[in-house]
Amino acid sequence: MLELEHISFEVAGERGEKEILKDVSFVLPDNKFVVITGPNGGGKSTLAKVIAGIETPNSGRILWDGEDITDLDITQRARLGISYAFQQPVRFKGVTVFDLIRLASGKEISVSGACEYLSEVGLCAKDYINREVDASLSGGEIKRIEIATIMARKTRVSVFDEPEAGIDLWSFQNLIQVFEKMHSQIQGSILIISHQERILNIADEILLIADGELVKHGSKDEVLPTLLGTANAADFACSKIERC
Ligand SMILES: Nc1ncnc2c1ncn2[C@@H]1O[C@H](COP(=O)(O)OP(=O)(O)OP(=O)(O)O)[C@@H](O)[C@H]1O
Repeated sequence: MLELEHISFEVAGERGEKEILKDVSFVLPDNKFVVITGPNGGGKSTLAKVIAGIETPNSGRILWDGEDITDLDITQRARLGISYAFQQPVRFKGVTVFDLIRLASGKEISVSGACEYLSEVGLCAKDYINREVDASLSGGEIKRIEIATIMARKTRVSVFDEPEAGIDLWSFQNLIQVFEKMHSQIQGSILIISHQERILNIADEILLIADGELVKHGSKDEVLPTLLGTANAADFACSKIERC
């Protein structure tokens, strides 16, 4: 179980300190599918980076099964079982897609085993397995490859920052199925940052972050109707939710 206690994060701005996260506390229970949503610039990615160990909070604690992991970096947290998929995935020149999936799985897997993960994310495996993870891959392709590596990792917490970004509409339904399958098959929690109603729809719980604050947290049935049915929801959602 992952717990965030009174997390605040500040950066130095032109007019003094800028508070990006303000006293955010919540519990991510085991085996839950949780979506963080909210307006642009609200602090969602920063929160995900704090969870992954890319950013260190100025105050507050992060607990992993009750143990304080606030000072652990991304590598140490990955070893504990926290995976993070970037909004803009990193490219690795000289490393093939197969290398990346094999490394992620943490064991010797066959090419056909690695190909299965690629097929899951809608890529024709034979076309990609030997390609380098470099700038020749499109934004959508690299995003799907990164999702495949997180699936191969099978960690206890998988954090995805806007996995739908750069994914075409045709593949989007497939992506939803990938997440539903991950949720049913892996013993772990999935934390997704998303503005997409169809991703919000498959969540167990939704967190609404706005202006650095956790404004709402509850089950999908509690939170989603209020997001979709109020003027506030329209304020934040229409820029990205597909039906708008
Ligand atoms: N290192 C930094 N220095 C200065 N400002 C930052 C830094 N990191 C984040 N910010 C600012 O903090 C705010 C929150 O950014 P963040 O990327 O967490 O928002 P977000 O909710 O993920 O937004 P989006 O939906 O647009 O992806 C933004 O105003 C951003 O410009």
